[in-house]
Amino acid sequence: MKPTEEPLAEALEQRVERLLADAAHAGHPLRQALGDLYDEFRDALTQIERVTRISDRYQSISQQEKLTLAERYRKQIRQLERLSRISDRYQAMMRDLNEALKEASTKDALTGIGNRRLLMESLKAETARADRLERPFTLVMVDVDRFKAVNDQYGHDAGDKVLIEVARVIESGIREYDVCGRWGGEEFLVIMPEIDAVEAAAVIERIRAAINALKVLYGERQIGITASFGIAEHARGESISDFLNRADMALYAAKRAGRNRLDIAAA
Ligand SMILES: Nc1nc2c(ncn2[C@@H]2O[C@H](COP(=O)(O)OP(=O)(O)OP(=O)(O)O)[C@@H](O)[C@H]2O)c(=O)[nH]1
Repeated sequence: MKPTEEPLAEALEQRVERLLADAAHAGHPLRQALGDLYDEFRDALTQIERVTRISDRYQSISQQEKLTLAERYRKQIRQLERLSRISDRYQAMMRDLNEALKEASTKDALTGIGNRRLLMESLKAETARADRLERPFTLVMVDVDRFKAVNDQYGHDAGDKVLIEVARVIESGIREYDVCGRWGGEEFLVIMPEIDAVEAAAVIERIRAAINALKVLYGERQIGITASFGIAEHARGESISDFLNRADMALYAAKRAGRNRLDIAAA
């Protein structure tokens, strides 16, 4: 209803109400008809109002829902983007951390080659593999000769430098699938899958010669060193400790025989 019509409609409504309330018109046939019409009009209006209220509410709710959904959608997208950025950063951090942990747990801090843990893991895997596939597998124990004298003569730092250089020479002398690591102190281990003791001895002899030729620079000094090697070929079903013992016995034999040499353990 337009605003200008409102007073007219109200006036008509009041007139009708007055006529219906006037006792003078009681029993008049038109009064009954006007009353019925007026009731009909009120009912219709009530119905219209109810429908309008429902549709208004529906419209406002659906509009709000649309708005809220759009907003919520954009919000979710923004949140997901943030989450995925955080997750990417977190994953990269975890990767770096895992890498660093793995490095720290398997690498020797001084020389950067494998540590005892890596060697033990590799020994376990390779002995099991050699047994299963009946393949040759050779282990070499390396010990720097008279290393105590290096420390005593040049100092502990010089000794460390010698160990780093020896590790580098061993590592660059072995094959791609061999594993070398620091077993402890001035002792190293080389794990050589797929070759027998005689083939391994050829590789080790080159490494022995390279260490023998090495001059480790320490300040103005040049430190010459040698190393001894004990070689053992894995016997079927042999335990790791027996295998290590045989390599150690061969190393001991090389030391006793005068150092700067290699010895192959009896089968
Ligand atoms: N600089 C340095 N010295 C170490 C390290 N670990 C062990 N050593 C030293 O290595 C020396 C080992 O000496 P020994 O076991 O007596 O043997 P060696 O003097 O090498 O003599 P042979 O093995 O009989 O030829 C000791 O003096 C240890 O202190 C290390 O990480 N750095």
